[in-house]
Amino acid sequence: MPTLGVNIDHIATIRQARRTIEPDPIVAAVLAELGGADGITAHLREDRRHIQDRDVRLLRQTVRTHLNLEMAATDEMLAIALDIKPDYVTLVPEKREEITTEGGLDILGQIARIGMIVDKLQNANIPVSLFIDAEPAQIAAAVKVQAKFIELHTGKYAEAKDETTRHQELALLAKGCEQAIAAGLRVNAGHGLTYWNVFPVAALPGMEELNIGHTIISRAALVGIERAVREMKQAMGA
Ligand SMILES: CC(=O)[C@@H](O)[C@H](O)COP(=O)(O)O
Ligand SMILES: NCC(=O)COP(=O)(O)O
Repeated sequence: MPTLGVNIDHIATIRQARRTIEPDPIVAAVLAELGGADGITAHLREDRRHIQDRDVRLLRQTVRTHLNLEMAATDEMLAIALDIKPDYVTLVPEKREEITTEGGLDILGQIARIGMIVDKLQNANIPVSLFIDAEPAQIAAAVKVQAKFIELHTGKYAEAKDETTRHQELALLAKGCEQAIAAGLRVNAGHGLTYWNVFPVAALPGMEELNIGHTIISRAALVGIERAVREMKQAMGA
């Protein structure tokens, strides 16, 4: 069974809705670890819509498992990662106007830049994972730039509208996983995974870590609401 990296971005999304101090993703990370998270994932987006620089700095000091920093392949992010030294970095594509990450990284389309960033991070002992679609050419490009890991983008699988498409997408993930492992890469996966669709991906041979966020934070909000209301009644003196 793969390990679970809990992505805490959307705790920060709730905080940023009011630009206040709660809920704090640092506290969420501690609680996630108490719940059994094997790692903590945070995506420092260029537009800082959820996770902030302060969060990443504090997570580096407080995370007891491992910290996976997701970031765009930019000079600004490279400098931050070299300074903070997460346990590993996942390079992801970013578009300012997107609601969430829409596809995998096009390594082939920017091989010199990705290669340079992988080299600089790995020379500083920070292993790099590349968030890509399960496409043979992108997997080969990940090998070429000597990344240690790939993270297979499970968005298309998660969003499949019918069982046939879901099976096709799962088969592509399985093939990609096999190709990558045969080429010496370590394989993670994530994006859009839920309590209902995670099992077949977790069962793929050789899968090392699943990075999961939105569905866990969504569930946490719902399973916590009764207690939160009870505590407010107590605070009111009821
Ligand atoms: C790359 C990735 O899949 C995660 O970063 C996830 O998308 C959470 O961040 P967003 O919801 O901001 O895309
Ligand atoms: N890289 C995927 C990730 O960190 C979590 O994605 P999601 O579960 O929030 O869609």
